[in-house]
Amino acid sequence: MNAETADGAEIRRGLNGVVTDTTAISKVNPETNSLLYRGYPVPDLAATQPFEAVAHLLWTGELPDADELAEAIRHERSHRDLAPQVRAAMDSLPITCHPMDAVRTAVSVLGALDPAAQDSSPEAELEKARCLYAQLPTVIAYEQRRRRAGGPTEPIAPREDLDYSQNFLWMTFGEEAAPEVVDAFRISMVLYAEHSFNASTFTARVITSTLSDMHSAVTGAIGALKGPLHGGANEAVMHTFDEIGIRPEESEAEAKARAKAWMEDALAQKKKVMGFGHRVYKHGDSRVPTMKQAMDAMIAHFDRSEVLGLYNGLEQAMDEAKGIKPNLDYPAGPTYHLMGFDTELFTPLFIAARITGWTAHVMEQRAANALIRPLSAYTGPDERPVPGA
Ligand SMILES: CC(=O)SCCNC(=O)CCNC(=O)[C@H](O)C(C)(C)COP(=O)(O)OP(=O)(O)OC[C@H]1O[C@@H](n2cnc3c(N)ncnc32)[C@H](O)[C@@H]1OP(=O)(O)O
Ligand SMILES: O=C([O-])CC(=O)C(=O)O
Repeated sequence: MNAETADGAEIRRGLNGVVTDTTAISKVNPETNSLLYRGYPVPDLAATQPFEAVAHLLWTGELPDADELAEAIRHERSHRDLAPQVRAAMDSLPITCHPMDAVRTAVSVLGALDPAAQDSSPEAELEKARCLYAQLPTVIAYEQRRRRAGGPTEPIAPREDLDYSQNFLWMTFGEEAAPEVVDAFRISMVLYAEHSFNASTFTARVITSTLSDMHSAVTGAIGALKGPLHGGANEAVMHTFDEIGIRPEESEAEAKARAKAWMEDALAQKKKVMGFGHRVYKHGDSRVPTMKQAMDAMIAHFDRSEVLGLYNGLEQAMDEAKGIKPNLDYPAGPTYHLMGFDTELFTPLFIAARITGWTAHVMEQRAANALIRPLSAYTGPDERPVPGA
C-alpha cells in the first residue's frame, strides 16, 4: 500500500520494491526463481558442499580450496566451547522465555566478553564471524537441553571428530544422528545461510551503518528474525500442523483431506497462514524444492507419511484458493520436527545458518559504509503552542 507525501514524494511502505544498496553476496532472482551465493546456484551448493565451505564462500567470495577447507574445518571444531559466563547468563533466564531471547542474550554476552569487540578491522570482523558461527550451535543445543531438563543442566560437550552438522545434532540429542538426518540438516543450513536484504540482514546493516560493532548488529538481527513474518514462520508452521493435529496412525490421504479443510476454513476467515508468501518471490521460493526433498527424505527415514499428507493438503488448498506458494520455512518446520527438535528451537536453527550471511553483510556494509537513515512524512498535529510557554 504505497502513498504520496503532500509535496508529491512517493512513499514505499515496508520499502517494498526499493533498491537501497548493492551487494555482491547473493542474488535473489524472482523472474528466474533462482538464488545465487557469490555467483553459485544454491541448489548446486546444497547438493555438493559442506556447510563449512558455504560459510567460507559467503565471507570471502570464493569456495575454499582443499587447504582452506581443512583450515576452516579445524577452526570451526576448535572454537565451539563457550565461556562459563555465557552459560551462566542463559541459566539465569527462565525456561518460559523464548529460545530466541536466550540466544539473543548469549550473543550479547559473547560480544561483551570479546576483547576485540570494538575492533572492526576486516581481520577482526572475520574472526568474530567465524567464532560466532562455531559457538552458536553450542548455545542452541544447550538451550534445547536446558528446556528439556526444566532448567540448568550439564551440556553435552562438542566432539572434534564430528563435522558441523553431526556435532550440532550430537550436542542436542546426545547420540550420533543417522547420515540421512545429518545430510538433511546440512542442506537446511546451506539454504538458510543467506538471502540478500531480508529484514534481519537489513537490520544488521542498519546497525553496522552507525559504526556499531558486529555483535550488536547480530543481536539486532536476531530480534528481527524472531517475528513470524520472517524467521519465526518456521515455528509458526509447526503450530499450524499441531492445530490441525499430527496423527501418526492416519493415512497420507486422510491427513491431506483434514489439512485442506483446515486451510479452506482459515482462508475463509481471512487468516494469514505462516510459511506461505514472500516479499520478493511471487511464483515460489527458489529454495523450496531442495528443502522439500530433504523433508521427503526425513519422512521416508522416520516413516511418517501423514506429515506429507498435512504438507500437501495445506499447500494445495492455498494454491487453489489464492495461488500463494510456500516459502522456505514451510518445508523446514516439519523437517526439524521430524529430526526431534522442539518447535520453539526452529528459529534458533535459522540463526545458526544465517549468522554466515548476516556477518558477511556486516563486513560488506562496513567496507563501503553510508549511514542508513531514510526520511519520513510527518502526519502529526501542525505546530501549536505549549500551554504556559
Ligand atoms: C524465510 C522467510 O523469512 S520467508 C517469509 C516467512 N514469513 C511467512 O511465512 C509469513 C506469512 N507470509 C506473509 O505474511 C507475507 O507473504 C510476507 C510478509 C512474507 C510477504 O508479504 P508482502 O510482500 O508484504 O505481501 P502482503 O503481506 O501484502 O500480501 C499480499 C497479499 O497476499 C496475501 N497473503 C500473503 N501471504 C499470505 C499468507 N501467508 N496467508 C494468507 N494470505 C497471504 C495478503 O493477505 C495480501 O492479500 P490482499 O492483497 O488481499 O490484502
Ligand atoms: O528474503 C526475505 O525477505 C526473507 C527470506 O526468505 C529469508 O530471509 O531467507
